[in-house]
This record gives sequence, structure tokens and C-alpha cells, in this order.
Amino acid sequence: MTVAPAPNTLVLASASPRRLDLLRQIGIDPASIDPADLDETPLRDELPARHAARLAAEKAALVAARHAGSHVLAADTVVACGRRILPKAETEQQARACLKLLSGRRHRVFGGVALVLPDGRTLDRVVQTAVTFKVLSHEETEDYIASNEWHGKAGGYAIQGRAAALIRWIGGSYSNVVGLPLFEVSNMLRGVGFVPAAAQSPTLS
Ligand SMILES: Cc1cn([C@H]2C[C@H](O)[C@@H](COP(=O)(O)OP(=O)(O)OP(=O)(O)O)O2)c(=O)[nH]c1=O
Repeated sequence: MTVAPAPNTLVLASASPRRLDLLRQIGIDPASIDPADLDETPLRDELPARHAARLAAEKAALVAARHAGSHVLAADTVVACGRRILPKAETEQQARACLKLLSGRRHRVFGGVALVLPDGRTLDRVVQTAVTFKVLSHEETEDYIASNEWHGKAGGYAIQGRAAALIRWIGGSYSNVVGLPLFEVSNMLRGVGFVPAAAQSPTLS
């Protein structure tokens, strides 16, 4: 016998501990976490916003197929300099190249969000944040590289960490840069009547 999921069951389709922390920050604790493993290589000529939207939708669809009847939330964070999509830095070389590109310039962070509803429909959003780095000296760049916090981060930096000391200005959602645009996610969930478990009225017996 299969047990039907509660109507307010939320599955977070993410391996990112930051996304979980961000959701919890607004009082939403997912019932389960089920990361989506997929190829995140941009398509040829794919624009950054489109890339973020596509990956969020693909992650959500993949995981929703394993959780019929639940809300499934997925996101993707893309750092872009103009039309150029920066990689998730895996090596010092990549991180250094990203910082060189970001130094003294304004770039954009696109946060794609996809929410699959229990009836199978999908809602999506792309949230954009502008970020300006100061001009980085050689020493600042190398200190940051030595910190290792760039590892696995889109664009090779983490605004929630030491990179905060290198960022002169930000326009738009801060949480979007960290990994999940909380205002927009909260509105999406509220709009479809999702009530966080803790906020539900106790059932009368
Ligand atoms: C720009 C920036 C990115 N990041 C992170 C957020 C994301 O985890 C990561 C971008 O990679 P994503 O592919 O968006 O996410 P992920 O692979 O970490 O997790 P999953 O796909 O399972 O949800 O970069 C920061 O933590 N801080 C920042 O300032």
C-alpha cells in the first residue's frame, strides 16, 4: 500500500546546504531532500537567464518524478559577465580566472527557481541580482584563493563568506546570490497555498 503524501509536503531538490539553510531561515523545513544529478553544461549560445531557468526546471522535473503528489523545489545559480556564463569553480585556476574577470566590474547573478506542484504543474521564476566587485589587487586575489571558499561556487566566490569584503555594491536580492531568492520563493509557495508545517493549525481530534 502506498501512503499519499501530505498536501504540504515539500521536497528540496538540492545538494546545497546553503539552499536548505536559506529555506529554514524563512521557516520552511522541507520534508525531504533529494538532489538532482544532471549535466550542468550550458547549451551552445545559451543565455545566462535561460540557462538558470532550464537547469532549475530540469532539476525539479527529475526529482518530481520520484515524489508524485509533493511540492518539489529546485534552483540554479548562474554568475554571468555579459553573455558569458562563469563556471562553478573546481580548481584554483578557474577561481583565479573568474576573479580576474569580476575585478572592478559589475556582473549579474541569475537565480532560476522551479516549483512542481502536487498536480504536476510547474511554476518558474528567474531572479536577477547585480553585483560589483572592487578592483582586486594581486594580494587580495591570492588571499581569497588560499581561503578555498570559492570551491563549487558559481563564479568562484561566496558573498556569504570572505568575498563580502571584496564586494562594493549589490542591487537586488542578496539571498539570490547565496543560492535561493527568498522573497520570490516565499511568494511562490504562498501563492499556491503551501503552508509550512510549523505554521499549520493543529488538527482537532
Ligand atoms: C555566487 C555565489 C554562489 N554560491 C553557490 C550557490 C550554489 O550552491 C552554487 C551554484 O551551483 P548550483 O548548480 O546552483 O547549485 P549546487 O550544485 O551547489 O546545488 P544543487 O544543484 O544540488 O541545488 O554556488 C554561493 O554559495 N555564494 C555565492 O555568492
